[in-house]
Parts: sequence; structure tokens; C-alpha cells
Amino acid sequence: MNTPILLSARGLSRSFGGNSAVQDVTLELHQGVVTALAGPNGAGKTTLFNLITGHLAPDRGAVELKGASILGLKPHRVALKGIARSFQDLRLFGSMSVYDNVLSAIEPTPWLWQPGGSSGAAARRLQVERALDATGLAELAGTRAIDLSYAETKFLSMARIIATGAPIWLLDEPASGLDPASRSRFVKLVKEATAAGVTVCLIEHNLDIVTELADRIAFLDQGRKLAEGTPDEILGDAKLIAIYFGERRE
Ligand SMILES: Nc1ncnc2c1ncn2[C@@H]1O[C@H](COP(=O)(O)OP(=O)(O)OP(=O)(O)O)[C@@H](O)[C@H]1O
Repeated sequence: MNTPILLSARGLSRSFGGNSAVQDVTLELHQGVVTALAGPNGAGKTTLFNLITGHLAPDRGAVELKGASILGLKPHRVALKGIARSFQDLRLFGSMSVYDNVLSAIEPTPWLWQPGGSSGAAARRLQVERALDATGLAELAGTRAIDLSYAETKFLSMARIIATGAPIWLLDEPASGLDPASRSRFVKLVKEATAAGVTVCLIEHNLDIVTELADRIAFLDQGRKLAEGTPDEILGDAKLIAIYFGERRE
């Protein structure tokens, strides 16, 4: 990898009771690079995100952003440092409009990263409008989130991330359940962001999307990182593919 390491997680471990959800996992995210976390259900992918973003505390390990530890920071502090994330359950405000859902991600409260730190109301409106344009939601700005289609809610979740201007995106199954046309739009959106320098780590089960988007794949199984490499290396490894599909069919 030729670009600098932005985010580095080293030796992360976390157990729940006797269940080792994440065991000694090391992951480095390089600037502008798309890294996919792949692996069967229960492999530890979402837990790894939670350990990086401060939603869970690791039993062991380190997390550094540009060489400075962010371990122990609360999730909103991690977000303020420019690490935006999405959730499988999206966490939208159902009774609020599309516009307000996005605006709430960048209100001048200390819970999300503010590019420049001092953007005024007009600048925030512009950020919201740009994020809605980028995600194709501009015409739905006044619609309540609860009235959106499934695909539209997924793009609204992306719009909330885009509006923050955060340079690092951690996306948890952002394209799951999308129809082919929406999937293509999603792929284009991520490609545009990475072309502009955004660093992306995504959890994704759809191997077509992984192949299209990922520069690197980290493959997890039962809490351990079994392998990391290019999509060709990982998806061409018969043993890993057997683990992936074998476990998912159980
Ligand atoms: N808060 C929790 N309490 C107890 N066990 C948990 C908790 N969070 C995760 N686990 C367990 O940790 C393991 C890893 O779960 P995790 O959700 O990280 O896997 P995953 O790879 O993201 O799976 P999926 O692809 O199904 O989303 C699983 O065995 C899960 O049941």
C-alpha cells in the first residue's frame, strides 16, 4: 500500500462471557483505500467496528488514528475525530424528515465531526443539500424517514455520513437487500468518495460488491483474521471460500 495508514487497530480482542467475538485482530486502513471485512455470520466483523468506534471496549489491543491513540474515547468523540459509521439497523429518526435526519448529523453539537469546526447554519444547509444530491434524495427532502422505501433509507444513512465530511467511513452492510439498480448507485457513490480521498472499510456479504469496490479484503472467521489480501488473493482461496459459504449455509 502506497498511501499512509490513517487508522490502525492492533491486537484487538473482546469476549462476551466465554465467547471470543474478536481475537487478536490487527487491521490497518490506508488513505483512499477500500477495505472489505468479509467472513461468515458471527465472524466478529461488527464487533470489530464497535471496538474501533468506542461502542465497545476491547479486552486487549490498541486503536490509533494517524498514530495517536483513540482507545477509550466515547463514540461521539471518535466521530468528532472524523470516523463516521453506519449501522445495520440504520438508526434513523423515523418521524423526522429526510432533510432533518441529515441535518441532525451535522448540527453544531459535539457528537459528530465538523469539518472546519465553525461552519454556520448556511454552510450546514449546503452540506445537507450536497449529501442529498449525492444520494439522489433531494426530491424527498421533506419526506419522513418512516415513509421512505427500504433502498431510500439505506441512502439516507449514507447521506448522513457524507454530510459530516468525515474522511473515514466504516459501513456495516450498507448495500444489503438493495435491488441491482440501487446497488450500482451505491457502488458509484463509494467510488466517487474514494476518488476524493475518503478511506472506507465496509462489511459486506455480497461478493460482487466486494469485488467491485474493495482494494483489500480482510477475512474473519470465529473472531480471528484468517487472511488479508487483494480480492483476487482472498476470493481465489478455495479454503476461505469454503469457510465463507460452508458456515453461511449451516
Ligand atoms: N453485545 C454482545 N453480547 C454478547 N455476544 C455478542 C455481542 N455482540 C456480538 N456478540 C457475539 O460475538 C460474535 C461476533 O458477532 P458479530 O456481530 O461481531 O459478527 P459479524 O461477523 O458482524 O456477523 P454478521 O455477519 O452476522 O453481522 C457472535 O458470536 C455474536 O453472537
